[in-house]
Amino acid sequence: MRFAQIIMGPAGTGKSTYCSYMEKHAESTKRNIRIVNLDPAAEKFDYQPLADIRELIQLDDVLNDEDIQLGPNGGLIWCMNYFMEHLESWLLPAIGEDIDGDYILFDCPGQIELYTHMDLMTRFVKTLEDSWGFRVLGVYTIDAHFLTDSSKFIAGSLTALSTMINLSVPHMNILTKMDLLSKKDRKTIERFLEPDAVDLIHEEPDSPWTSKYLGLSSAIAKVLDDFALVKYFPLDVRKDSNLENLLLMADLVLGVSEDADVKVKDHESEFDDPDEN
Ligand SMILES: Nc1nc2c(ncn2[C@@H]2O[C@H](COP(=O)(O)OP(=O)(O)OP(=O)(O)O)[C@@H](O)[C@H]2O)c(=O)[nH]1
Ligand SMILES: [Mg+2]
Repeated sequence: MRFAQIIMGPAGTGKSTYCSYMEKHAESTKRNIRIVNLDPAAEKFDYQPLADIRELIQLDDVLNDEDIQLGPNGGLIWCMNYFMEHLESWLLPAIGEDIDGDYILFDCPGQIELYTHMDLMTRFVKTLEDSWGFRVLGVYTIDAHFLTDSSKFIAGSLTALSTMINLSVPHMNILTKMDLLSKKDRKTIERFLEPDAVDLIHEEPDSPWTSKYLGLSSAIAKVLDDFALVKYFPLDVRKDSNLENLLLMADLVLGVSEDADVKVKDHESEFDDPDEN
């Protein structure tokens, strides 16, 4: 059995940073976790990839091709389709076959349409699971700055939920850049970690907009509550204990070690002191 995390999320939310800190953390704990860059537009990242999609196709190749005639977003989708056509011929040889216990993070591009409604990533995950013997976890990153009020929380959560449903594999949402938040903002965010969305909607300050759409917002919030699946794991990449807890949760979901002794600290103690390491 092999294991994979598919690292998805909007542009600039910290996908590649997560991968590089995870690589370092794994090294320091003598775990073998490798990273595959799947972003054909990546300029730089801070890890040593096991495979790099740019060796197969680069966004610039497509943008400079007079026959293709696409802009950056269409060009990226073109690259990802090209990648899908070369899974067996390029990716599989690059990552190797039948490596038991192997653990790979796939660092994906930040184009949200790849996850929310296109079937490209779904097909990729299916190949990993059905043909290559992987167990797959979807990891969705959201910038913690984005989650500081209820409407943003609802918007971010709907995208996370849509990604989760589209991919149909076990899923974790990670709140990135926790180290950049003030102590006060950390406290604010705690109420969003295991949220009651309907309550949150009713706490919104009154405005003509919120009262006009209260019914609609409450119905959407109820969908989130009913699914009860949109939860967030706050991540401060500077803290090894935080990375360790995240990895333990991922291990548990993936069944990496069925008897893993998971000790996850509660969020409060972990985020009380921003300078503690
Ligand atoms: N302080 C801090 N900065 C972060 C963190 N994660 C990401 N950043 C910064 O945010 C910027 C974007 O991070 P990336 O890791 O490149 O984000 P990405 O999601 O891979 O971006 P795209 O691949 O372009 O979609 C970089 O300047 C990072 O240094 C974090 O946890 N803390
Ligand atoms: Mg990136």
